[in-house]
Amino acid sequence: MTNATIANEPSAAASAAENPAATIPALRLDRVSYSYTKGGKKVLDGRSHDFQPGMVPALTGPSGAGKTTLLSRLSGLAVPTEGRVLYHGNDLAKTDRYRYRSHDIGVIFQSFNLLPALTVAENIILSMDASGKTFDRPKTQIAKELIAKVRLRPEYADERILHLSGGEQQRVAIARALSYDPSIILADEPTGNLDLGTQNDIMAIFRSLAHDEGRCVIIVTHSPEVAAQSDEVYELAKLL
Ligand SMILES: Nc1ncnc2c1ncn2[C@@H]1O[C@H](COP(=O)(O)OP(=O)(O)OP(=O)(O)O)[C@@H](O)[C@H]1O
Repeated sequence: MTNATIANEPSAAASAAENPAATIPALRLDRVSYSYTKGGKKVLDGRSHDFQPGMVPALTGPSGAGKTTLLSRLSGLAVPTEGRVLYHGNDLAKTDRYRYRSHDIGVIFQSFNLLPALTVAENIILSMDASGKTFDRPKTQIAKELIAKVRLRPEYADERILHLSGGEQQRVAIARALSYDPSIILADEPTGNLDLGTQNDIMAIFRSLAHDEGRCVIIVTHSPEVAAQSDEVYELAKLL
């Protein structure tokens, strides 16, 4: 089975020529295979790929191709049955994956996974607390800055999640994922439940996080429109 990788034109800011750090992949797949049961059918078969900082790669492919399976290996939730996932050159199987997950990557889901009875600021601050990281500014101040970064008005800080629209909740989910300043964002169908205009707004935020701040923002998507707005399409074909 072939790996079909189609690179769109990356932005000038993201190009390796202008950004020397782009030569060191944020995440590298090194011949990654995965089977859910010992000796069972492989869902991933010998995948190798580099995900660069400053880029928005889209992970695409038909249902059952293994996109979510690959995302959980990239997130350090589980390790490959063969091969390695390297974070800035370090094998995740040999590193403290709890620390990696609580400091270095932020995860965003289609269903947002926010706590509905809490306010926007409380959801963001809870995530900062859970990370165990120390911060150089008051957490309430950082939460305000993140709310502005995802293009919500300041008064949203004290609004309960259950009063927000889907698009607003996804902005909060992005702010929460950014709360401990990870260098990698993993998003599983982040625009799946949103209308086209909101989808474009969310993609603009992702591009800014990558192109202006140097993060690697990996998006799983079924949407050709979303894939077209990414910097690179990494396509998984379903294994027979
Ligand atoms: N926990 C599990 N145990 C056994 N098989 C699993 C498990 N999770 C997924 N699979 C199988 O692995 C294959 C890939 O599933 P995965 O969810 O990664 O695909 P996907 O590309 O994300 O699909 P979709 O686009 O429908 O979400 C499927 O055949 C699925 O049935």
